[in-house]
Formats: sequence, C-alpha cells, structure tokens
Amino acid sequence: MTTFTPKAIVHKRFGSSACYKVEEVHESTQNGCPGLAIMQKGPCLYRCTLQLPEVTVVSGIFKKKKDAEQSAAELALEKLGINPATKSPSLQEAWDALVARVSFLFSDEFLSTLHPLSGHFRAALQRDGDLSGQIPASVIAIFDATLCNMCKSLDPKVESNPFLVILYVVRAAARLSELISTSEEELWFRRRNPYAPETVESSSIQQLGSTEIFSIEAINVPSSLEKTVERVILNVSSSGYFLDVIAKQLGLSKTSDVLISRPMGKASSETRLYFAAPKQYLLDMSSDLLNAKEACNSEGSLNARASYLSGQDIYGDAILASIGYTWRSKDLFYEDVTLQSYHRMVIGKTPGGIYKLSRGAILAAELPLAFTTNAKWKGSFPREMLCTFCRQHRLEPVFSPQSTLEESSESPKSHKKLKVTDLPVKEAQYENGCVVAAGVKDSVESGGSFRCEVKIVSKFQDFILECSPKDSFKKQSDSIQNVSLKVLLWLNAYFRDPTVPLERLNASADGLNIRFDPQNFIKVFMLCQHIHNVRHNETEEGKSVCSNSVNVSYALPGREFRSLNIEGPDSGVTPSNGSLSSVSYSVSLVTEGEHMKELLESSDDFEFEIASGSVIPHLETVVMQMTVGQSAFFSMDLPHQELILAAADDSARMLPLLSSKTCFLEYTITLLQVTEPLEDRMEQALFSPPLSKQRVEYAVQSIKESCATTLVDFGCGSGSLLDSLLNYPTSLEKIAGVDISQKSLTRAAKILHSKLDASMSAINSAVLYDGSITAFDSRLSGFDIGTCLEVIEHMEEDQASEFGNVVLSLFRPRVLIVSTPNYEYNVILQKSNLSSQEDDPEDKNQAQSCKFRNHDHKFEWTREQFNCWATELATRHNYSVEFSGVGGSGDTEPGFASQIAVFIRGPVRQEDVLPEVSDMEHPYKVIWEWSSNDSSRSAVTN
Ligand SMILES: C[S@@+](CC[C@H](N)C(=O)[O-])C[C@H]1O[C@@H](n2cnc3c(N)ncnc32)[C@H](O)[C@@H]1O
Ligand SMILES: [Mg+2]
Repeated sequence: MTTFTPKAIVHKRFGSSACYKVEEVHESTQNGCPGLAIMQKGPCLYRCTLQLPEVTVVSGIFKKKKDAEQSAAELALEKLGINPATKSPSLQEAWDALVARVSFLFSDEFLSTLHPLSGHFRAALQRDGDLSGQIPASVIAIFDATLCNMCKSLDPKVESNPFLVILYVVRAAARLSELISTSEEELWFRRRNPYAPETVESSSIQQLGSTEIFSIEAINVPSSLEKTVERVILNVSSSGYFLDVIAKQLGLSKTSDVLISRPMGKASSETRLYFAAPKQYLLDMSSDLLNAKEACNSEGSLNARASYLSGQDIYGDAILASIGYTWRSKDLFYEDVTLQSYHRMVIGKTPGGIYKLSRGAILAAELPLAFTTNAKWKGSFPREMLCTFCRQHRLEPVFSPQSTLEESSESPKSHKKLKVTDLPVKEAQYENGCVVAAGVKDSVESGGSFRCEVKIVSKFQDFILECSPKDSFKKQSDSIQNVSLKVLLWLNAYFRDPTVPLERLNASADGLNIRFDPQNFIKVFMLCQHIHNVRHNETEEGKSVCSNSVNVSYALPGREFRSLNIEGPDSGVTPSNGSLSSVSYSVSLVTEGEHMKELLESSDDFEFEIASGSVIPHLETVVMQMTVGQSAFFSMDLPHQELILAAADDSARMLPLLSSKTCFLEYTITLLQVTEPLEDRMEQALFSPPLSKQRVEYAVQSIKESCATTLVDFGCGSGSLLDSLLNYPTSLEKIAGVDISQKSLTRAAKILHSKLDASMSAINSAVLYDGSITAFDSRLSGFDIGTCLEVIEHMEEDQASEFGNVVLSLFRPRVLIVSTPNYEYNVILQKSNLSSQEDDPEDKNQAQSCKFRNHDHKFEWTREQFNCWATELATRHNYSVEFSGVGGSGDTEPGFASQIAVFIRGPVRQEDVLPEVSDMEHPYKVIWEWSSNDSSRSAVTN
C-alpha cells in the first residue's frame, strides 16, 4: 500500500495553485566572547510558506528544504481538515491523476516553467521539419518525478524497472488524443495544436541565426567487456536537441529509441547513461504490460558495466554523459564526463574506493582497519562512507544504537531503530564530540556504554546483511562508526575478490559478527564480478579480513619492492606505531624500455597514522624506515588498472602505457613531520570525561572546599583551570597564573578577558605572569591555594625538586595541588591506543618502546617515585601531604592515570626558621592584568 506525503496530497488537490516559498533562516549563534570579533554563522536552515487558495501556512524551521515543505503541507492539510491518512486512491483515481499530469505536461503553462522536462519540450520545438515538437516517450517517463511517483503507486514494479513508466505514459497519452498525437510504433508524442505565440516567446527558445556549438566530453561504454571504455565528443548545437546528437552517436536513426537511465553519482547530478531500447522491447510495448520486463531481458546483450554503474538493466552500448535541463535555469546544463570521472565512479562503488576518493589519494590511501579517535581519522567517517556505499548500490542502512545502561534498566525505548536519515549530520556529531540520536539518552558523562547494530536492506526491504558487534563504547558515535567500519571492511574484502567461495565469505562474516543472506547478497552484487574481477597480487596479500577474530588483521606484503632507496641524513626522528606522519609524495607510471614517465598522483601534505592500515602497505613499510627530512624512492608492480585510470588526469594517455608489459609504479616520498601519539589524543579517547577535564574538576572541587580567596596556578598553560573556575561560584577574589610559554599565556589572556567581563563571579583581580615557577616572585607569596597540574614532568627532575622547594618554602600557599602522570598506567594507555594489533605480540613490544605519554615529558614517575618526592618535600617544609588521582581507580593496580598530591601547610613551629623573603623580588613579567574596576569602567564608556 502506498501512503502519500502531505505534499503529494496537496498537489493532488490543488495542483499548480499551491505555491511554496522557501526562505533561508540563519540562526545567529552567540560566540559568548564580546572581545572576539569573529562572527560565527549558524547552519543554514529553512522555513516554508505555503499559499493555497483558501489558506496560507508557515512551517517551522528545518535543516532541509524538503522537510520544511512537507511540514507546511501537513499544516495546511490540518487546517483544511483533510486527513492525510485517507486511504490510497482507487485505481481509477490514480489513472485519472496520471492522465491529468500528462495533460499538464503538454500545456502552455508547463512550456515556460523551470523544470528538467520543460527544457526538452522547448528544445524539441527547434527540431527540423517533421520532427519539430516531437518528444520521445522515454524523456517524459524519466524527467518528471511526479509522474514517476504516480506510476509507482499504480505499479510497484516500476521501482525495479523504471522503463515501465513509458508504457503508462503511452496509455495515458492515448486518452488524450485531442491534445496529443502519438506514433504507435515509434514512441514519441507531439502536441496537436501549436503553443500560443506568447508562450513560445516567453520560453526564450533559441532564435535562428545565433547558433553555438558546444563540444561536450562523454564516455562510450560498450556492451562487450572486451572493448574498452572510450571518450567521445558530443557536438551539441544551441539551436538543436541534444538527444538527437546522442542518438546519432549511438547509431540510432530515431531519437525516440533512446532510453535514459537514472542519474548517477552525486545527489543533484545529471550524469546518466543513454542507450538503445531493445527492439523486442519496443515491439512488445503496447501489447502486454506485464511481459515487457521479460521481453526486455530476452533481447540484446546486457551491458554489465553500464548496468553496474546505474543499478538498472542496460542493454547494448551506452553513452555516459552529463547533460540536461535543471530546475535552476532554462539553459542546457552540461559538464564533461572524462575517463577519469568514469573510473572514479567505478571505484566509488567499493568501500575502499570511497575512502580513497575522500582522501584524494587513490594510489596511497587504504580503508583503515580500525576506528580509533576522531583526531586520527582522516577522510570521510565510516558511517558516512557506509551510507554512500548503500546509496550507490540502492540499499538502505538502518542503524540501531543502543545504550547498554538502559538495556539493563529495562527501558522499552532502549532499542529504537533509527533510519540513517534520522541521525544528525556529520558536522553536528563530531564537533560536539558525540552523537545523541533520538530516543537514546546520552550517558557519556555518566560513564555509560554504547553498542550499535546495523542492518542493510534492499529498496524492497529484502534482508541483505546485519552486523551486531559485541563491543561497546563510551561514546555512541564511536559505536556507530565502529560497526560501520566493520561492515565496510568485510564488503571491501569481497569487492577485492568477488569470486571468493561462499564458505570463506561466511567464515569472515562470522568473525566480524556479520550475518548475511547469501542469495540476496549475491543478487545485489552479481555484476561487480565483471567489473572488479581483475585479481592482482599486491592488495590480495597486503590485507585480509581475518576469519577467526573480531579484529581485522593486517599483514605487510610478502612481496618484495621492485626497488627501494632512502636518501638524506638521518635526523633521528622516526615515526613509531600510532604516531601521525606527514609526507609529500608523488606517484608516476614508468615504462622500463621507453623511459616514459607520467605523473599520476601527488600531494604536498598527506597525513596518516602509522600502523592503522590507512595507506598502502608499501608506503607504510617505507615510512617506518625513514627519519624526518629523508626522501625515499621505490617502485612496485601495477595495482588494479581501475585505480590508475581513476588517479590519472589524462586517462587516455595512460592506456597505451598500461598495455606495455614493462610498466610499473614509482613512488617518491619525503617524510615531512612526525607527531607522536599525543597525550591529549589518548586522554580524549580513553577517558570520559577526558582526563584533562577530570583533573581540572578535581582541582575545582578542592578549591571550592578550601574556601580560598586567592589562587595561583603554576604552569597555567592556556588557562584551562582558571577558565573552568569561572564557571562555578567560588569564594575566590584574586587569581593568578604563571607560565613560560608566551603563546599559551596569550591564549589564556584572551579567554579569561572575555569570560571575566561577562562573569558575575566575586573575582576582582586576575593577573598572568611570564616567568619560571622555579623562581620566586614575592607578589604571589602566601596565597591561599596553589595548583600545578601536569607541569613538573615537563621540567628536568632537579628542576622539579627546585620548584618543590621554592614553592613550599617561599610562596608557601596554604594548600598546594600537584598532578603528574602515573608511569605505571602507561601500559593500559598503550594497549588501548593500539588495540588494532592486540593479537600480534611483536607489535606490542614495539608499542612499549614509546616510553612516555608525550614527547615533551622529561620524566614520568611511578607512584612510589612520586610519593617519595612529595613526602620528602612536605616533611622538609612542614606540610602534610595526601595522595589521590583521577582516571581509573586508586584501589586497583596500576592506580590512577594521573596522580595527585595535596599539600597542606602545617602550623608554624618554634624550630621553623622561615627564610627571609624580600618584597622586592619581582622576576615575573606581567603579561595581562584585569580588575573588576577597569571592567565596569570600560563597560560604561562603551
Ligand atoms: C602540559 S602543560 C599543562 C598546562 C596546564 N597546567 C593544564 O593543566 O592544562 C605544561 C605547562 O607547563 C609549562 N611549564 C613548563 N616548565 C615551566 C616552568 N619552568 N615555569 C613555568 N611554566 C612551565 C609549559 O609552558 C606548559 O604550559
Ligand atoms: Mg604533561
């Protein structure tokens, strides 16, 4: 049963008297920082006003135009008391509606509208002699979406064979014989009476004499797989009809024999395949509607490449072109379709290809084997890629995120199915760090865990596959990305070798918690065997989906390089597992004998994470042997030809080279930079809330409890603690920060300034100093509380001791909080950070060679070392000390991730000889100063 959208019902009732006006609404987002002059533009949203003869309604605000329109239509129906749930129209009503639609398409009114079909009507009027005004039935069947939908509601088979629409149009037109003349056997229509002259004039039909010729690049896709895909040029005249040119190119004498595919590629694309209708199909057309599809199948030879690309059956040779009329202009829209774009369309149908295209690195990138943290992932995210893949193959993914917390609390909502379109867009998801999908509570902060299943079904809801991983994640978005990646990896292995026996496919599916319907699966991907069947050793051996483990294992290629040469002085800076490498590279196609060299692909700045499998294995192997500043040259055998043609700007020039046996690929790489696996990255990925946030929260809590009025943050950096303090009501009146990094201090000043100006806190003075915390400055003496978070490990050990002595003997805060990494916890961090290699003991050893969490750390202490340092200091300076921490637990091994010591000043003892402190010691330089008096003054003058 078909249900009609509100808009469809409005259309049926009011036709063209329904007037939708969509306006853009920009929500201004406040940046909350009056000093910062960068205005932030909100996302573009839409509101729709619908005018009907009886009512006018205005919709709410929506992200998508079409949602705003549907909402307005729904409101209008509500106002008019029309129940959208009324039963679908009777067959008779549906036929009447179809006939009315066809009649409208031949009206004067339609000729002058902006519509993908009206351009054909206008151009057809320019055809010569008898042909003038003749419109092929196939054109009417393909370019009017309203009409197609009407046919779909008459006959669900139209979904799988859109060409059936032609038959319905023919039948509808037969009922309009006073308006439309047809030709029984040639399948075209013409309006019987000429259009009104003013309509023709206002339709800006090309005047004779000003003819222009456009040369448009298109692709000939021969039916025979033996023949190569080639470039053709369509010379389209501005005073002619482009379909006549395409018919000629296809060798057809009648344009009405041309059939047209659905659009392919991007959402608004006009790239379609044009091909000849099989003869039998045309003859049987009018005789029997039901047999048409079968007739179609029996005649002509299936064009596997074209059918695969378009997802519909295409027979005989086909032309791939991007030409057509749009909703935007009366002019013909056209774009060249190059061989490169054709090959990109082909690789864009595989998961690996989608990733390569998104990274713009066809000969360097590979679909990564694990989804780790957002910061490390480059290119399209897995969920987005899976959606693209499904769109390409006319499938539907259904994600079911689940909170395992709610599961146990028996919430009935815990397993809400989400269609992909219900999920927020990528930007919204990742900028905020997590997705909160409808019906699933965000329990990220409360330490909840998430799991996600995905099911893929065909357009007819046939079950194709389902993946239900057992692993759960701290963030819902991570669970969605991980399940998407699992499915992509499994599919990608299949596309690499579609001839893989079913048992192997089954085994690899089991290992990834994937269940699939072999029959439906093979049916959907049947044609890809013809397209992606060229086996080649390189990727075959390079990667494989492991059958008996949930993890996808990654093996380096067993094959040798043809040649490998590393040049340049050894700088000592080498990439290690998990680090981010930045390289420049170029890849050329080279022939041995003729010394020909054609550049295929290059990049000045290409970043990838080592050991994540996100580049071709050869590239990773080479980079692992290089140091920063060195260059490497290596060559290897050709990969799949499709990849080379998709990478090359000028595919045509490559073709003769590729056929030569002596051809190989040559890579030139320079290692530009290596970024160690950063502390921040680990802290973000493995702790929720992030470890840095937990530290700050710990300090804020202590400050609140201490009732301090003065605070100094030693090594304040960019002011994360001082900034957070302003979010809470505290007793603080005076705050200060010290650091040696001017850059960080500048950042801190900016944040604090705007926040203090806007804040209602009791703070009346704030200062930032440039100085080393190992030196004493009397202006900070005797403060209530001092903090020093993750600073000491950035100094040499003796300096850290010096700081301890200076702070407790000279600054003498009432309370001092010091935090530093717990070295013993690193094993856990490293294990999780490189979880993709858990089953490879050799890699584990390598991981441990990266000693500290951050390359800037001079040391990292065990709990015992930290205890000794702190206890000794406390005793010496009459302080008591207590130990605590954040991240993990203090009671279980290996303790907290960040260890914390809280020093408390003891009562002054008789024997204590306090050192003499000069009031004049001011080695620190004031970088920025704020006082509440200045602020109110400046507020008044503004
Ligand atoms: C990891 S950051 C921590 C920043 C801040 N405390 C936080 O938790 O976000 C370490 C900071 O210590 C600062 N630092 C290192 N040695 C210092 C010294 N001798 N005197 C003052 N600051 C120092 C660095 O400039 C850096 O900003
Ligand atoms: Mg640190």
